[in-house]
Amino acid sequence: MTAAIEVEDLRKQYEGVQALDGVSLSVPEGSFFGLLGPNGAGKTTFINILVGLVRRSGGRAEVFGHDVEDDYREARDAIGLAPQEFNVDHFFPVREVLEHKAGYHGIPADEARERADEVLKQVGIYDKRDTRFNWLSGGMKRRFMLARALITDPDLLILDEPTAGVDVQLRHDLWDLITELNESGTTILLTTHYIEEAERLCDEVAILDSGNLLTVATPEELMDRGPDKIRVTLRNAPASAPDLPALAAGEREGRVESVELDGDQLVVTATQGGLVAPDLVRALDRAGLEIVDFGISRTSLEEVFVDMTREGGSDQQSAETVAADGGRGGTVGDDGGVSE
Ligand SMILES: Nc1ncnc2c1ncn2[C@@H]1O[C@H](COP(=O)(O)OP(=O)(O)OP(=O)(O)O)[C@@H](O)[C@H]1O
Repeated sequence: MTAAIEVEDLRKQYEGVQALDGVSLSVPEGSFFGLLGPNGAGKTTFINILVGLVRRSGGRAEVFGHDVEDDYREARDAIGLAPQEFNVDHFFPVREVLEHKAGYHGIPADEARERADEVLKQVGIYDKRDTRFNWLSGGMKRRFMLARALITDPDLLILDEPTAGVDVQLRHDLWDLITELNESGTTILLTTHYIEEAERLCDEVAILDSGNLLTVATPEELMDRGPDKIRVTLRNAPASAPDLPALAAGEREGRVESVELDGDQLVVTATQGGLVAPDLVRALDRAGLEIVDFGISRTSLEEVFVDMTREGGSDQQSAETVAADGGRGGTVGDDGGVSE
């Protein structure tokens, strides 16, 4: 099966900044794929290359088998993009903005009107169809961005921080809508700073840092890499952490990182804590210690993410470099962006 996105050794160099430094990855058709990374990691650059707003410096990038530059039209028509920035024409009613967008992608006028109404209903702002974008509330603007991305009924929906700054209720509405789209076959590429959002929604996530791909894995696999905490409350806890020989195997395998006593609570830090728990219960039983309460808290994806990206410091590339490129010479794309 052709991948929805296939990139190989993808590179982008802005003046003095290596925004993407040889990224290779494949996003399977139909998946819900998260692209995570700290500020400045290269996520938006990656997306902008796919939609033709930024010209790659090297490597290969294909969308459903179409090269994003050589077969720009085919690749671009397959993508619906909801960008981070509100780059919307402020002077027209939002339904007209959608009709223009549909027209740009070759959808005939009568069909465009129908489609515009449909997507406005889908995102829940049909009653605002004659309102200008500027007059929408922040949450409605986010909904509109999604409607605009959906106007062409895309096979690949790219969402660059779709829930930035929206309230909890709307965030949940957007999740439901995006999940439904994915279940009906649309491939989703999501960037988000809400790691918990990626943990909940994505089948797979890629972690980028300073233009480099650190890993691609399922959220489950990533969480397995971080240490879990097993907390056992003991009756008549000893004064110091007990010696538990039955845990020695876990310690030898490097699975158990530490065993500490905190008041009447024994805290065992271990990777894949669920596998260590039976040994721990046996060890406590042998030591004659009675368990009052027992719980395992898994590392969150957020903790693993912070740990993996802590050293990189993606924003090391200076703000001045960006400012220096403020002119962004090039041709204006249909999303109001610029190709370089
Ligand atoms: N037009 C440009 N000219 C020069 N440098 C740029 C330009 N656009 C982005 N950069 C730099 O490239 C790097 C990657 O930026 P990019 O916007 O792709 O990161 P990001 O992961 O999307 O960040 P964020 O999470 O903050 O949106 C950063 O160091 C950024 O300053």
